[in-house]
Amino acid sequence: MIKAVAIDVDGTITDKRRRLCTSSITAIHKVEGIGIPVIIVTGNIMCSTNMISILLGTSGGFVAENGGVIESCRGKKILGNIEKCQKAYEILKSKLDVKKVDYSDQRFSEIALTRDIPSDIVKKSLKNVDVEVYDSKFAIHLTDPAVNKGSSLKIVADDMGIKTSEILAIGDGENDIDFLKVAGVKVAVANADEELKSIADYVTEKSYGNGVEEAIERFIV
Ligand SMILES: O=C(O)COP(=O)(O)O
Ligand SMILES: [Mg+2]
Repeated sequence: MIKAVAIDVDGTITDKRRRLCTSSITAIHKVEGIGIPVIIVTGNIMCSTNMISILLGTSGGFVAENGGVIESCRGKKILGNIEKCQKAYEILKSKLDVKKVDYSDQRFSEIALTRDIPSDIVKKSLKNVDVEVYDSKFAIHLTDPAVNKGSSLKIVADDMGIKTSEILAIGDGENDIDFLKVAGVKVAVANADEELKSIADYVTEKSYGNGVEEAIERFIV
């Protein structure tokens, strides 16, 4: 039985231009309306994630910065080690002309870069460095390998008193693989990366927010 819905932001409830889809707003309101908490699980910074949660009216807390920061019913926690990411960034900067995305000073646990440099070149340059690199299709994230969206969703679920196997998870990118893997029902929207689709229980026909609405109608309401 589904006791919570964990949902990614960019490319899932937003379209490819990061505009929030009205269909996902309606779907999230429906889920919350029948008493099932929605948990936002994103690579965005904490204050943006907090605002997204408030504007959407979600009640399940959140996972931000790809698992580096969480807010559950027990408060906010920084779980990722930014020093590791800073070291990786210094190494990268000595090799490539990389740029940080806006509001980088507000990231507590990871470093996010613009996608000017292809992510496969970034990943190759950091092959032997203790850092996890995700290309969310909106930014390239240098994160602490000890945390990810899945490990941090488990902490939020534990704090809520539910099992991750009782969660419906919906995502689009490679940084969603870890939280879909721990969820009971794994959904990839139609525009998702092939690797995410390959581990999903269900791939929606529709893209972005319309895919979220489709998944909610199929598995929840
Ligand atoms: O912050 C990003 O790069 C993308 O965010 P997402 O994890 O919600 O897709
Ligand atoms: Mg995404």
